[in-house]
Amino acid sequence: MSTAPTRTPTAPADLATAAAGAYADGLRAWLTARGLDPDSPALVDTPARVLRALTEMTAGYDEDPAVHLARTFPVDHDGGPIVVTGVPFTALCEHHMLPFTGHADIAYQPAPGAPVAGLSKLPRVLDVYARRLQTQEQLTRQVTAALDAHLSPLGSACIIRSEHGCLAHRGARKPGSVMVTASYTGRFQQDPEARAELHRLMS
Ligand SMILES: Nc1nc2c(ncn2[C@@H]2O[C@H](COP(=O)(O)OP(=O)(O)OP(=O)(O)O)[C@@H](O)[C@H]2O)c(=O)[nH]1
Ligand SMILES: [Zn+2]
Repeated sequence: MSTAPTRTPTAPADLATAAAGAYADGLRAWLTARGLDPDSPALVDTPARVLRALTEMTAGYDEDPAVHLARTFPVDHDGGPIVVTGVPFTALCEHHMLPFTGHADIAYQPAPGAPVAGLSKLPRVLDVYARRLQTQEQLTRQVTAALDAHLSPLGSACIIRSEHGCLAHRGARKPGSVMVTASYTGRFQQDPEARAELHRLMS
């Protein structure tokens, strides 16, 4: 799978303008149908606020992971796995547009002597994809696909644990349930011992 395409940037200013129009009208209509007064002092700014929040939480569509992973450094290393654990994120599920929140463990194994990415770039790549409408499976896979596409490592891995608002607070209403997804490529996919070593490093 290739990395998901980054869409043509939609300037936040354009969305802010739209917030004064049809999209906000839709939210006002929903508030009215719910029996609320959209012109009350408490709610009059709410439609625009909701749209600003959604725009902010989907800003990853305007970002390209290649930009972050283009910056590499010559580092004296022996070619072992490079791991960052417990990286927090929040995404919106594409089914309900409710947040799912959790942590990712991200790893890649550069070829011996190959340039490496800066530490901060792994969380940045996670956020490029987390700040979109997502499923957890897709988010997990997009992180490893981006590392593979832009760093050409011997293997990459991403393990995500998160709680989904749509499962916790509505519908089945199961707060505390944790979804776990994993994506392995290269040697971490092919070699059980390499994967076991990775899990030891992550624990
Ligand atoms: N596999 C997967 N499912 C997700 C994710 N986020 C939300 N979902 C699920 O998406 C499904 C949507 O199911 P639908 O039956 O179309 O929607 P719904 O009637 O709101 O479903 P309930 O949540 O069961 O009330 C639900 O089962 C959610 O739990 C995700 O990241 N991955
Ligand atoms: Zn959902």
